[in-house]
Amino acid sequence: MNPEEKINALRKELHEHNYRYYVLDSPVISDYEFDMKLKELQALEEANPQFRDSSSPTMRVGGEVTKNFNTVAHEHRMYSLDNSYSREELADWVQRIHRILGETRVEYTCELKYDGASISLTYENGHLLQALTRGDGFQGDDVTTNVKTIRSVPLQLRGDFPPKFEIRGEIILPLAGFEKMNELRVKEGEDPYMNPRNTASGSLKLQDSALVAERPLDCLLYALVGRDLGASTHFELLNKAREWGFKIPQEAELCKSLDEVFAFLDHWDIHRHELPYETDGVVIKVNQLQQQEELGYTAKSPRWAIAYKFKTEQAITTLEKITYQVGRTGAITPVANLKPVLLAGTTVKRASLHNADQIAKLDIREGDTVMVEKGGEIIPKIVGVDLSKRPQDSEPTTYIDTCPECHTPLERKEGEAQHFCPNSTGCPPQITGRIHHFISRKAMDIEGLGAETVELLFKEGLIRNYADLYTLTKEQVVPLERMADKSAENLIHGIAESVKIPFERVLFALGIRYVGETVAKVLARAYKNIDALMEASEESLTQVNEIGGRIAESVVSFFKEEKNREIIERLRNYGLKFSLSEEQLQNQTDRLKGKTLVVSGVFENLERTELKKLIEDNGGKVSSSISSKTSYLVAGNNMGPSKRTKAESLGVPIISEGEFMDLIK
Ligand SMILES: NC(=O)c1ccc[n+]([C@@H]2O[C@H](COP(=O)([O-])OP(=O)(O)OC[C@H]3O[C@@H](n4cnc5c(N)ncnc54)[C@H](O)[C@@H]3O)[C@@H](O)[C@H]2O)c1
Ligand SMILES: [Zn+2]
Repeated sequence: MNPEEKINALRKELHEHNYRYYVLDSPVISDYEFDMKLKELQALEEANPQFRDSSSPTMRVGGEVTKNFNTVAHEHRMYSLDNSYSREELADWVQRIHRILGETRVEYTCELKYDGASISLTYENGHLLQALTRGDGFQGDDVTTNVKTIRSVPLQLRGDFPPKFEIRGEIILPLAGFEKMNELRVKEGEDPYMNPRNTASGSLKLQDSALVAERPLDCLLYALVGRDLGASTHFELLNKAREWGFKIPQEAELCKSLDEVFAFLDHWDIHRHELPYETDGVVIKVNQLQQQEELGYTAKSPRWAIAYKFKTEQAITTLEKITYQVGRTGAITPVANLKPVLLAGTTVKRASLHNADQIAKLDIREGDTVMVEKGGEIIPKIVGVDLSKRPQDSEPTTYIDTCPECHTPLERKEGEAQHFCPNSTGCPPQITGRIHHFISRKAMDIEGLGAETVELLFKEGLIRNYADLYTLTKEQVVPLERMADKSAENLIHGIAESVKIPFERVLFALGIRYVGETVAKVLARAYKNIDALMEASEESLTQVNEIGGRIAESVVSFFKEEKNREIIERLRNYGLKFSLSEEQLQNQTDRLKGKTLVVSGVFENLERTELKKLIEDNGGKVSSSISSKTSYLVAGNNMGPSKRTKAESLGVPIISEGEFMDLIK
């Protein structure tokens, strides 16, 4: 490849990783690998300035705005940070600073680098006005309603605060909360979340703020932006913000020299494992605001700050055996069973191998000496093989071609990384996985029935699918291992009670691929009963707000299966709810049928989510962007000026909250 081709290839690759990381919250390479590729691209671009391009990943913040929220322009741009991995790089940075500032005294604030999702909060007269994600740095998603559910974000400030300012920080998920969430997920037969960072960022983008409120998110703040904030250094500003009621971590320290900065790094490289949340490094900032201003910004980062990243911890051990797991949806995950080794404070016995390609790429074999790394993921991964230690008789790994549980030949769909066992109705872990999901807390929430009992009931041949639960009798259950009279009674009672669960949760419980809690709600509201939904075509499904092609296809194919229809019929006969209740229906009309509405700004009487719910309850569709297809723009206070201009130019009627209420009366 010549330099131009190489540059283009790297840009394409990095754009893709950015998309996976920021938009899908599901990266496929480690941060270190990403940073190294970015540095490689940077060096190539510097050596070949003729190929400069302002949309290169080196020139812009990696995020994007999503389509699910109102897009709002940042009053002050949100930047990224330059990265460094060594003390030499830090010393170079200090030299560059002095080249601009001259031989003057420079002090630094050192803070931990919190690993979560960037947020910018605007306060006016002490009230939280708006919370925006970083987005692409110029504009972000308005996630105010979601952020308001985080208890450490003050809604009303104390003391002597400026009339208007922005404060920036990171929404994070503390480790204890993250582990609790995952325990629950695993218990309910779901795959655990990958790491706290992606989960925090994903939580922030949920459409339903009631779900956000259930997540133990926290918000740590680290920067004030605005005019006349009443201090001349960054460190003083942090202290002030603390007095106004913000959660500013106490670890921040003022350092008078580079040596003091190094001491801070030494300390936290060891003690970071004792923190209640994850940190992947330290951020070093020039303390004097005057000096910050003089230093200014590059295309994507401030010159006055730099991140120092801790090395991810690695350990070397032997891969004893590769085994394969089958998930609820039939997805196969290869697992490396390791000789136990100590890594970042915990003993590691297993590592994820992701999929067949990953194994082939690293040519990983049983008996190999491998390097494992813990980079935020709960399950560590194998990042390299020491070929010099490979045993003489080593054999290349042949990926399984039949299911380890039911021996059905595996399938792999075009463009998918994972192999699947297609035997969804006969493969034991898929069957029990679906039952686990069915009984889980957010689905049918069946009291007295746990994962172990499900396994037992299945093993004893008492249940083959979730409908069988409703035919169980106490007499059948009592003889089971560790089942007392009382617990058998509770179990049967719990199952009988579950018929009261509302339609949208029954729909979620069915375990249709891609139909999570939120999607189930949307579908229930749109189709009102299962019969209408069963008859829906892919085309009609994609007309529903928030339902994309992938979901539509999955819903249609689920209901096409004769076996699934039979099970639904049975469940219906047992009395489960397959339509919205009278009360739910009463609140629903067709007054906005066929209409698409865009909601923007802050409203007097309704929260934005309530307004959206009213639109949907009345048969309308909520969209986030204005087009010629928009029927109305419902405008509140502080609506973005670009939305108004666009609506006016397209002739879209702009209505107030009151006028909207008249529409649905
Ligand atoms: N693995 C992948 O595929 C992939 C893809 C894209 C990006 N990434 C990773 O994401 C990172 C780049 O993301 P980025 O642009 O958000 O930069 P960054 O995370 O390296 O640094 C900038 C961010 O740090 C945060 N931050 C945390 N604590 C801070 C503090 N005390 N002061 C100031 N800021 C603080 C802020 O949110 C800020 O936006 C890199 O580490 C990169 O490896 C990985
Ligand atoms: Zn199988």
